[in-house]
Amino acid sequence: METMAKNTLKTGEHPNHQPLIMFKEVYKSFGANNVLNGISFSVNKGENLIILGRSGSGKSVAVKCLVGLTKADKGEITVMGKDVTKLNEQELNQIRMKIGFLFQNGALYDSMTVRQNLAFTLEHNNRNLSKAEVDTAILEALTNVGLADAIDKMPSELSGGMRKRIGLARALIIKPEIIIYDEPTAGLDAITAREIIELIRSIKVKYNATSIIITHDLTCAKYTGDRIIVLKDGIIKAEGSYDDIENNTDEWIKSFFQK
Ligand SMILES: Nc1ncnc2c1ncn2[C@@H]1O[C@H](COP(=O)(O)OP(=O)(O)OP(=O)(O)O)[C@@H](O)[C@H]1O
Repeated sequence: METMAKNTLKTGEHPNHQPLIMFKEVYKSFGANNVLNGISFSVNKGENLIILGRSGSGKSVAVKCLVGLTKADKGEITVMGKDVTKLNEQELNQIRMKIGFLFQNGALYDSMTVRQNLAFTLEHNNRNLSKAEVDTAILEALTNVGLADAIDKMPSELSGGMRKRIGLARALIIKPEIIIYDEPTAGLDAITAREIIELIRSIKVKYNATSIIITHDLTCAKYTGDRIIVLKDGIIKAEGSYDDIENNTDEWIKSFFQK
């Protein structure tokens, strides 16, 4: 990892300041469980934002609010210029079609080959593509994750790292404007995790997408993030570059780095 350069762009230094995603004072509770207590943050176009936090800190709930799978109780969430808290299901689907998700386990359909998994995603993205265009898109996405030769394999034939890559190819095939990575390195050995980190970095350059990366893996945060927000008890406990967070003097944040 020593040879891998850190991403060092801070918000103010980013070449494009236009926020693509904006949370303004967002609250969400489940009964007495106040999960989000007024969080505000934005993600600029082309930026990789890390949401760092311990288990149960509300990272997934924040992302679910972003895509309208969970309704925020209060606050504003703007995605690509639209306040998603005010959209109906059809309008939300328009937004979701521009978002690629990498789920923790890859979330592939086990009864379909890799090719069929990717084709299925394209078909459900409402694109009127010819068979040749679908084939080209599948090959391009697989090539970009380094797995073009796995095209006719079944998910059961793939290792955990390969499943992640295919999951990523499936997220990329729709040419997403936003990519959401849910714990991209969880459950992987150090070498495979490093390969996924490299991939996230190369995708940032190739696709110029805006990404949110949910993680509690500090190495992943360090090498894939332009900026980090740290969630604790439903509030943003800290925000800044990896170095800013690492040098934060708050005891709780320090303990995060000492574990
Ligand atoms: N649909 C739901 N109904 C009730 N409680 C929920 C629901 N979804 C999430 N929660 C609660 O919200 C809190 C935050 O959950 P969330 O999944 O966002 O955590 P997380 O930070 O993503 O954790 P992890 O790293 O373990 O995935 C938890 O206490 C969880 O039990």
